[in-house]
Amino acid sequence: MSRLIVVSNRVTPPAAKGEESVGGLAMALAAALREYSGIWFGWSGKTTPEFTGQIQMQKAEGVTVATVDLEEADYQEYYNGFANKTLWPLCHYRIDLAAYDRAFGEGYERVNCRFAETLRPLVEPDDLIWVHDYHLIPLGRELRRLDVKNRIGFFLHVPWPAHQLVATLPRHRQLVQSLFDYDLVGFQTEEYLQAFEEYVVAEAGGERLPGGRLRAFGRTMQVGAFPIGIDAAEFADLQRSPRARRTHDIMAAHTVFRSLVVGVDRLDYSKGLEERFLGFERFLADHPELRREVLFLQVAPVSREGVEAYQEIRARLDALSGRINGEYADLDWNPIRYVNRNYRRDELAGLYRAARVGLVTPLRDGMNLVAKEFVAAQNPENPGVLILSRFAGAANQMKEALLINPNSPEEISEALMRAMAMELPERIRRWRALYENVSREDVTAWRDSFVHALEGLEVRRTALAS
Ligand SMILES: O=P(O)(O)OC[C@H]1O[C@H](O[C@H]2O[C@H](CO)[C@@H](O)[C@H](O)[C@H]2O)[C@H](O)[C@@H](O)[C@@H]1O
Ligand SMILES: O=c1ccn([C@@H]2O[C@H](COP(=O)(O)OP(=O)(O)O)[C@@H](O)[C@H]2O)c(=O)[nH]1
Repeated sequence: MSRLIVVSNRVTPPAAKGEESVGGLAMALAAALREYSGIWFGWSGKTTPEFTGQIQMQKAEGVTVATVDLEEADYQEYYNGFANKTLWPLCHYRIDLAAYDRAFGEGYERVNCRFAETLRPLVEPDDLIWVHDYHLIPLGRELRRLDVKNRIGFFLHVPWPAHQLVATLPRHRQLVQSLFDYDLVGFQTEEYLQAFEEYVVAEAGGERLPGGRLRAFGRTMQVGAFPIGIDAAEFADLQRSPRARRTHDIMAAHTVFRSLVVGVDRLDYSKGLEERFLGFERFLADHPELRREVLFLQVAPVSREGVEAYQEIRARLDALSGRINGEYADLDWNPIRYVNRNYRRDELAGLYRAARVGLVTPLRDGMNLVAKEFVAAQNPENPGVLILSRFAGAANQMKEALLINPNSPEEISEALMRAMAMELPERIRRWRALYENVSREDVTAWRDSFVHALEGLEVRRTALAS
């Protein structure tokens, strides 16, 4: 078996089960890598006054993690800048928030070049290289420039947006062209894959070829949809951990004679938190008789605090939760418990299990692993109900959830009412179908389908001299 080199911006050294911190990509890669020999390469999360290119190697839970520091300008222009002020809003249909600053584009190219140069000496001739996400689109091109002839795959964790949105990006053709230096490019859903193909055909005069291949810019590559999953078995195990029991019991004690509605998201404008709060407010207004019978717990650890749009959404949510609580709270009850802390996964497992309803309503989301974790954590004999945005990638696999339009407070309110009133047999029927899918299409299936597809491709270029 070939060695696997995984490259992502965010690298979280694998911790003991349950301890990892926030972010779906790092969760999934840590789980995927536990069974593979290889290296996980990326940014250390630290900055230094100047870029040194020095690699820090660490072995944790059987995975070798290699990280580099970035310099402050890289952090501002590449991570806060092009990745999170330009590409992230664009991929999440928020071109009103997208900044097109030339310095960001230069920082992005510079960091991709630095990543390639730092990684190059670690690459051995038979390694498979798997690059992740929008931070690193040009990395494949930079590795090819350094004569890396290995098979290289790329997986996009966020949505690929409609052609007309992509076209708002200056130098969009160059960015897409750089994807054609990969051998395999994967998306979360068929919808994103189709949007990519449409762009390539319309904008680059490309051509769809049989067998899931795409030709443009004088090159041919393989494309496909590979929906990411979770380690469902691990989540079931976490249920039995002392921390899961403790958080479960705390919430159960706070919701005696009440139903717990739970939301868990990074504090990000793409997650639809304002709309969710307004939907919950609508529910309180529509059903005065049920007001004191629900508690809505929203866990929202702060994220990307160096980006103004994230500071602004945080301020708006502080005001909105305060206003709703001020209006509806009583001496012994307030409707929303809004927490900006980051919880461990074993603690989240206990929270999910204590909930009658999981409220997952992003406006756009590549996949959304929280929806899957919520399902995996339920009690099979008395499962809660998942309310899920139709605009989360997860909605394609999770049809038995209550699918809603997250922009509509009425739909959120109606779905909450339906979830509260749902009888046990219907809850069990829906949950079984959801759980069957979450455990079948899990993180191992995702990793294996991508890696096997990459392995199965011919090495088109002559092998490296060893
Ligand atoms: O690394 P951060 O800037 O702190 O952000 C955390 C991650 O957010 C995004 O996650 C995406 O990947 C998930 C797993 O595939 C998916 O379920 C979710 O819908 C996506 O939003 C981002 O794409 C990652 O690169 C970040 O690490
Ligand atoms: O306090 C928290 C909140 C979230 N998460 C984890 O962060 C991930 C979020 O992934 P998702 O795909 O839902 O969205 P992303 O944040 O990657 O956009 C999930 O695995 C959550 O369990 C966590 O560990 N602690």
